[in-house]
Amino acid sequence: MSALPRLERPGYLRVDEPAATGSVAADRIRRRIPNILSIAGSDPSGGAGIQADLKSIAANGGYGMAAITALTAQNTRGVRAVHVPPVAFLTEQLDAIADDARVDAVKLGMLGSAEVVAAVGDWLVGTRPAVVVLDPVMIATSGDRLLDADAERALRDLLPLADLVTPNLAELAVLVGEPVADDWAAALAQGRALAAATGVRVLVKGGHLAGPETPDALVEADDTTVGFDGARIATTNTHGTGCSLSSAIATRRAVTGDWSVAVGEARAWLRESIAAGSELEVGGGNGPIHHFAGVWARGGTTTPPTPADLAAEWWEETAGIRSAIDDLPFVRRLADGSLPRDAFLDYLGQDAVYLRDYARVLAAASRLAPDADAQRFWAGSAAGALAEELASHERLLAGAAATAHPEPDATTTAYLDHLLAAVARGEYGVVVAALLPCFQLYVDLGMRLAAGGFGAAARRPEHPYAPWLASYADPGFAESTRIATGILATTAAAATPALRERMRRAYRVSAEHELAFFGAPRGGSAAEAAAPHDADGARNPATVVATATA
Ligand SMILES: Nc1ncnc2c1ncn2[C@@H]1O[C@H](COP(=O)(O)OP(=O)(O)OP(=O)(O)O)[C@@H](O)[C@H]1O
Ligand SMILES: Cc1ncc(COP(=O)(O)O)c(N)n1
Repeated sequence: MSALPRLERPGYLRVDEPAATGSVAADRIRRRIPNILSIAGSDPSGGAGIQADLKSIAANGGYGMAAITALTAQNTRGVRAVHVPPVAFLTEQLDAIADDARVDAVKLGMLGSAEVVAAVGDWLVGTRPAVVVLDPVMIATSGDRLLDADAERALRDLLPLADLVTPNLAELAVLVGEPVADDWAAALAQGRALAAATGVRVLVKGGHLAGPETPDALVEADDTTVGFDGARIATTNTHGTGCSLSSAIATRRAVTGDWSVAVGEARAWLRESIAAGSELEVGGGNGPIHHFAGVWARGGTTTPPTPADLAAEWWEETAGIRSAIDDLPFVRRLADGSLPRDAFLDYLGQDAVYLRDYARVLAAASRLAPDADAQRFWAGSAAGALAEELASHERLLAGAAATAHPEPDATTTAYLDHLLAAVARGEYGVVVAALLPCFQLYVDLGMRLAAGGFGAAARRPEHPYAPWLASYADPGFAESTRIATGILATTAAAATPALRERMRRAYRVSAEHELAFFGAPRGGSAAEAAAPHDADGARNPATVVATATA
């Protein structure tokens, strides 16, 4: 343990915001998440109704809200009972939502009774949501009726308040007053007739056609038609496909602003979810679709650590190394000004040699950077290392007997080889991780020296190494370190677990090299200034850590 007083973790290492780089995450934050309201019935088995709608809305990038029109007692095999609560309470639900939240799109599902249809119609007229998708639920896949005969008539009156209606073949037939179409051409003709008669666009759905194809078509009131083809997926998991598709379209329409793009995207998602439905083990009838199959496959189901967590965790892992650096005779004597001049100049000469290759590694980070902001930052840091820091070293060394560019000693060589090996492997994240301890440990030490954490001597202007001490407590260097830490943290958070582990190792090993670098024997006073090292003088960083922290 260090006997020296220690500052709290410095503020400049906190990563509360995404780094100032144009990341995918930042783009996502800027885009508005649409609020999608489902007005539909409840399916306690979770595959259809509002349960399906909320999953579908979430899977397609919306925030789901639901006002319940009716309760059903159903499972994958069929509907056992339907209960329609007092309609006044539905209106209470709808008003509660509209009084408080923006509604970007509405999806209408099972409405149950003529009174419910009328109440929903009144509410739509009063609130005028920007997007209304009406799935005219009348009969469940199982063949059970979900709407009484009066309500069918009332539903027809509701059509003009919708922007899109999505009937299946049986519902389309009811709406146009004809027999159910038995081929795609007849279905399309009915869809066109409905669109022309009501002025509402119609999605004609071929899910209930016989045969190997499941075509859908978006028919505008002016007869413009966009067709979507797709081979039938062999599955019995089709419970709730209509509910899920209509809420997905409402969501994608709110996101994209385009109906045919929305239908295309919703269908792509639906097909993936139908195909994965058999992964679920729910009931013995027509099972549900797997609403999150694609999301889970691409994003996983565990919550990865945040950038801020990672930055804090990795920094915390260097606590032992930092404490060992604080305890080094070199650092203590540097702080109190008693470090012999030749030891200081020797250190500075090695640091100058180090900086030249460090600048090459910074330039490599710029070359590998995935975005222009990061590219600029690393290039600027490379130029800064050469122009400012190296130049100041050379000024400090000028006039001294020491040479500005000595040969790198074993400790310096080991550290540089670690950095250059990261460049050779070519992984941006690993290069950045290897670079960071040099920023962070120097700023940390510089700030604590300047704050008097190692005694008052380091703060005095007459301190023999005052210019050097000042350069590491520089606010500009602290700011660069904050940005570099942000880049490290966001890169690590977005990395695969395996790459993140390689980054963590590179970071840790660089921190160990920092300790070895501070602890290396220096100048004529090597014996006094050196860190503890093993009998044969090897300065393997791990050995130094072990002995220095013992
Ligand atoms: N087996 C399948 N393979 C591929 N797509 C399908 C399949 N079954 C249905 N679909 C698609 O699912 C969507 C819903 O179509 P469908 O005609 O079944 O409507 P629906 O009857 O309202 O739905 P539900 O069966 O939930 O009542 C359409 O896009 C349709 O093409
Ligand atoms: C509450 C409710 N709403 C809609 C449907 C229709 O869905 P599907 O035709 O897929 O059974 C349903 N079964 N239950």
